[in-house]
Amino acid sequence: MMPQVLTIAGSDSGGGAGIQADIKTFQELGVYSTSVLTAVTAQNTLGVAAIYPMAREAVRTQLQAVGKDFRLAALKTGMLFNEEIIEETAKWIRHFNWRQLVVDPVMIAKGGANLLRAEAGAALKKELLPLASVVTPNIPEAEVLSGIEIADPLSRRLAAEKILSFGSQSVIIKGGHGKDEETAEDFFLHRDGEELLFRSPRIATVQTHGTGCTFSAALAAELAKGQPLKEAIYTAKRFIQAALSSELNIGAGHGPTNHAAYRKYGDERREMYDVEIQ
Ligand SMILES: Nc1ncnc2c1ncn2[C@@H]1O[C@H](COP(=O)(O)OP(=O)(O)O)[C@@H](O)[C@H]1O
Ligand SMILES: Cc1ncc(COP(=O)(O)O)c(N)n1
Repeated sequence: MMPQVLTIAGSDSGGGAGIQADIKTFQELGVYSTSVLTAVTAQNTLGVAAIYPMAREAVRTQLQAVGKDFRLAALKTGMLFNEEIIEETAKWIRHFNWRQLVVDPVMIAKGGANLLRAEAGAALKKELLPLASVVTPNIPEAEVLSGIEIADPLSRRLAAEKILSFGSQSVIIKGGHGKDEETAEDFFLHRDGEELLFRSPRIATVQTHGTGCTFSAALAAELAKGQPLKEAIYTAKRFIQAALSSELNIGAGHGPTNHAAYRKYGDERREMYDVEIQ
């Protein structure tokens, strides 16, 4: 049977991030996608025009509907927006005993819009991170969660340790916002002390809308297929590398990545998408 996965996230009318990125990624990687909508955004590649959060009850009944019928092998969260949506999400993840949770702590869209209310950060740490197999902040999100400014590998490690103290099994601080012009480097730290770097050549493109959503969805898909965490991260990094490498040139701003590229070109461009693990 096809592994079943769930994304709990916001809708991006522009189709490059959020629920839409997640479902495309799940489909490409061969898992069955269910989805719980937390908010509707009016958004395109230029920015977010409006946000309409779902009522608590709407989130609850979607989670119940999924939980009563599907057997989830993994799940991810994206944009959760406010405290009540976070509380409801955590409650039903515990209720259904869902495992292999990837938490992408989405906070700010590329254009600057707030996708998580500032006061909801505490609920994210308290309610959701203790349930997570892995949490995947980008550098600004890792700084907010940890309260540590990330300037070099040492401060990045300290920030990762601080984030682990909130209870997740592991953390990946993604390097898309890093200063290195040559490489995009993702730092992984597990509670058991294992630490790894996943490094790939940095692609010079502005078409980066939804990279984080796509990465965390690929990670959840691979976990659902039974891949160990390290292999799942490796594939997710290759998936986003492929998606960034073959530009779609859609929209006038930060365009979407190409979710079809990994499946289409994965084998013939194996070297191009290769990711170094250190
Ligand atoms: N220009 C780029 N070239 C190669 N990889 C990138 C680039 N930008 C982001 N990535 C990768 O995409 C994933 C998402 O990273 P990041 O952009 O930091 O997250 P977010 O979209 O949440 O801000 C990471 O695996 C990161 O290394
Ligand atoms: C609905 C929604 N969710 C998440 C993001 C973040 O996107 P990114 O992956 O580029 O950080 C977004 N722009 N819109």
